Amino acid sequence: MLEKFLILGDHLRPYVILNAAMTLDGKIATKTYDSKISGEEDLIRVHKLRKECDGIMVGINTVIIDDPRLTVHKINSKPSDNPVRVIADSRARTPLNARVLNNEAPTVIAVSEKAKNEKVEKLKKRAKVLVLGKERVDLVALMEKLKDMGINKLMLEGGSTLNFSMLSKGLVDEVRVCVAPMIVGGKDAKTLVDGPGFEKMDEAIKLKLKKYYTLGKDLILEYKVIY
Ligand SMILES: NC(=O)c1ccc[n+]([C@@H]2O[C@H](COP(=O)([O-])OP(=O)(O)OC[C@H]3O[C@@H](n4cnc5c(N)ncnc54)[C@H](O)[C@@H]3O)[C@@H](O)[C@H]2O)c1
Ligand SMILES: Nc1nc(=O)c(N)c(NC[C@H](O)[C@H](O)[C@H](O)COP(=O)(O)O)[nH]1
Repeated sequence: MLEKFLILGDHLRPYVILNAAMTLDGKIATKTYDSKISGEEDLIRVHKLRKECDGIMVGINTVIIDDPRLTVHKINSKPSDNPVRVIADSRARTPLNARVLNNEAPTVIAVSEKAKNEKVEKLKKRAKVLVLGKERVDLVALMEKLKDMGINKLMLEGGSTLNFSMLSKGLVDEVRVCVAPMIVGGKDAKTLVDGPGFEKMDEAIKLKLKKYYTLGKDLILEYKVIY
């Protein structure tokens, strides 16, 4: 942790890396929410990245649909390698039996003022709950809190809605995508970035390609975000 702190210096928020796996047509899940996209080699890359990060964040829909552990479990690791798990969960919908609430790693659940107090109290027994924002989680405030907690490098693992919010608020520094050689189509399938989107190409988030390589059948693309 100290080493990462020294490298990343004194930002007001963590350094954020958005990582995802998508099909060639940009889908991160099918219309029925199937999302087995990465090949085994890519999953190893993902777990190495998880190990390098102090925190890992997902949106509540990803928790409800995939029930991920968000720990380092595909490579050799010890409990202290697990990043702090962070869930953006405006209405405190995290199921009490969700795997992100197990005791393998600490968990932060960010809720908004819309969250029911009764559920918040239950979640507090299993996680650190932060109330930030009126309707939705205030992501800028959340980033500041995470930084204060010593999270200097944060991996953003989706889904599409949270990816858009984080990108459009200028909170993402890098985008790393695994492009799998598959096409699934479907206007209702989840894409890498959904949300309301921008109206004009001028408004698009601009990226600079830094690295590309293949891992098994997959193509890995690594970009820096230019703000
Ligand atoms: N292939 C991949 O790499 C990958 C990675 C992660 C998720 N997924 C897939 O993505 C799908 C879920 O994506 P999604 O877009 O439905 O949901 P999501 O996981 O992005 O969660 C969105 C929810 O987060 C909550 N939230 C709280 N504050 C927010 C804010 N400020 N901005 C945005 N959201 C906020 C809201 O309740 C919102 O509905 C699943 O099917 C999952 O399998 C795929
Ligand atoms: N890189 C990547 N490739 C995929 O093919 C895929 N489906 C995900 N999805 C991310 C999501 O957060 C998943 O739910 C967890 O990657 C799986 O759960 P674990 O945390 O490992 O238990 N991510």
